Parts: sequence; structure tokens; C-alpha cells
Amino acid sequence: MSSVLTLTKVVKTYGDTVALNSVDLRLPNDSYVSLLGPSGSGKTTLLRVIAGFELPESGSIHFLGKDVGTAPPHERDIGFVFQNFALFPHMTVRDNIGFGLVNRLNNPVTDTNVAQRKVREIIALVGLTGLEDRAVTQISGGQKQRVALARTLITEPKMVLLDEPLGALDANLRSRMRTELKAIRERCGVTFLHVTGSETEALAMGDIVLVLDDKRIVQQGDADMIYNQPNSPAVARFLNCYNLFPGQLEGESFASGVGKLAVSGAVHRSSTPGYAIRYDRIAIKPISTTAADDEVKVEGTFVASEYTGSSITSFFSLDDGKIFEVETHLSHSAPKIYEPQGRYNLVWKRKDALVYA
Ligand SMILES: Nc1ncnc2c1ncn2[C@@H]1O[C@H](COP(=O)(O)OP(=O)(O)OP(=O)(O)O)[C@@H](O)[C@H]1O
Repeated sequence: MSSVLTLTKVVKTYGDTVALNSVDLRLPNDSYVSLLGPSGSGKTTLLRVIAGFELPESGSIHFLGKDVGTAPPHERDIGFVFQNFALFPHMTVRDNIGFGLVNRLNNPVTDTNVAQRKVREIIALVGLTGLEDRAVTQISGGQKQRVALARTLITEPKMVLLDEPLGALDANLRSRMRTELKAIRERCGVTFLHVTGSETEALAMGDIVLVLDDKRIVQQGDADMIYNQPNSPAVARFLNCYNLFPGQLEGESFASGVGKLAVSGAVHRSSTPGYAIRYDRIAIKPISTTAADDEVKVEGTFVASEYTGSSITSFFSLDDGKIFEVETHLSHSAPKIYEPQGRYNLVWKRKDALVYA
């Protein structure tokens, strides 16, 4: 697959603050890419640098094979969808969408018939037919999101940047709009780069997921790879589905705050050591059980359970005071009741743990 965007060693600072620290990035054409990172990791800055709203101090940006590092935003053919939609409140849906086409600096569409046809087509593409004459103050949040997207897509960008596009929507609408956004992107055939702080959104939407941490890209891969093989304790932490033990590798075991955890299999190289076990890989057993040779066991005190429909998350307090989470899927069994403050064995297979050293 050909690459649409390449960033090489891009650095952006604001005064003494480093916002992007030598970012390297290569995105394929015709893909949905999610960019996941904690608050302050540089996500918005990265989008603004790609769009041309900010110029980097050093490094290069190539878009469709051309060096665009110093090109102004309107010469980049890159669309931008803002989190707050940034619509014109006094205009109708139709006029909001047509505005950019008629008023853009490069090749404005002056033929009214052509402009109207394009607006009609894009309104159909994003599913807003019938709402053309409504003021944007009289439509729902999800519909506003579509207007914002249509307003960008009508200018036929070669790539679209979306900054937390679903952040202003409620949870139900957010999950419906995920599917919609993916479908719209497939119809347009251009790469979408979607910034989110939500790991579930990033994994659900991205053909490719990028993880930004500490102002640089620390992992890039498909959702399955990121979810199952986070390449550092930090990435595992953002995914919000791993229990993490700090400590260090000592021979065949990992010395942690709750004792030695037996290790088998590969050790991942990382500048920060750590031991990670996914919430859904753990069994809760009576305190009297013993661990098999291929298992690891720690003891915990039951704190509470949280029911989420298809699964239940149980919280245990470990002897080092840390909270440990266990996710049990309920497709084949009813939820078990645990004794408040009861002691349990928390058991997993050695091979299921990820060890970083
Ligand atoms: N205009 C600015 N002036 C000074 N510092 C800035 C400016 N914009 C961003 N920063 C700093 O650059 C770093 C990266 O910020 P950025 O907004 O890109 O992070 P983010 O990952 O998008 O965060 P969030 O998820 O909270 O929006 C932060 O330390 C931030 O404080």
C-alpha cells in the first residue's frame, strides 16, 4: 500500500515545552488510522503540524510525495475536523457545507449549479438528506458532527484529520458514529487520522493504531497487535486492560511488590521494566487452591464487583496495597458472588503475562 504521509524526526516546541520530540511516522493511503495517547502527549500538536497550522522547528513532512513542511494549510489538500464542530450557527446545514467550497482560496467553485450538485452529493454521503434547510442550532450532536465532516469532505481533501471527533457526543451516539465514520471513510477512499484519548475507540476504529507517549510515537500496529502485544508498560497502561507490576527481572522470575512472579517465554525489551497481565486472563479461586507448575498465583482481598452487562469486573486489594482487576465474561456462566473482604487466589498462566526488562 502506498504511503500518503511521512514525518521524519519532527520536533515542535512551545517556548521551553517540547510538544513533539522527534516524531517518525509513515501512514498508508486509504486507511483508518487512530492516534491514541494520554492527555498532554502531543496529539493535537501533531495534527496541527500535519495540517500546517503550526510549523515544526525541525524535521520533514512529505504528503503524497511532496515536501509540505513550510506550505500553508490551504495548499496541503488536508482536511481538519474540530472536536467542537466549529459550525456557523446562523447558517443552515446546506450553507455550512457549501461555504468552504465557494469561499476557499484555491479553486473556489463559482458555478452555482456545480456547487449545489456537490453539496447534494456530500449531504447524501454523510446521511443528512432532508435536513438541508435546518439551522445548525436545530440539529442533534451527531448531525452536527456529520455537517462538520461534510464541510471538510466537500473540498475533496486527500486526507482528513479528526481531533477527538466523537468527544462531544454522548456514549450511545459515540458508538453509532464510530461505525458511520468508518463507512463514510470507506466511501471516500482517503486516509482518516483520528485522534482519541479512548483506547476502546482507537482499537475499535483503527485499521492502524498509533500510540503517542511522551511526545513521540511509541508503537504502531493493527488493533490486535497493540491490544495483545503492547511494547512497553506505558502502552499497556493506556490500554486500561492490564494489571501492571513494577519491579525487576531476577533470573527466572520477576521481583514485584507482592513477591516473585514466575516468568516463562519471551521478555520484551523496554527502558522501563514491568510485568503485565490482562484483566480477562485471570481466574479467581478459593484461597486453599495451589497453583500448577505453569501458573502464577497472588493473594488478594475482595473489594467490589462492577457489572457491565456481558462481563463483570472484580476488584481485589493486593498485599502491596495496589488494586488488581479481574474481568470475567458472563457468556457461559452466571456471575459469582465473592465474600466482602474475603481472601482469594488470583491465578493466571505464566505464558499469558507480558514481561518487560
Ligand atoms: N500553544 C501552546 N503553548 C504552549 N504549550 C503548548 C501549546 N499547545 C500545547 N502545548 C503543550 O504541548 C504539549 C502537548 O500538547 P497537546 O495539546 O498536543 O497534547 P494532547 O495530547 O492533544 O493533549 P489533550 O489530550 O489533553 O488535548 C503539552 O505539554 C501542552 O501543554
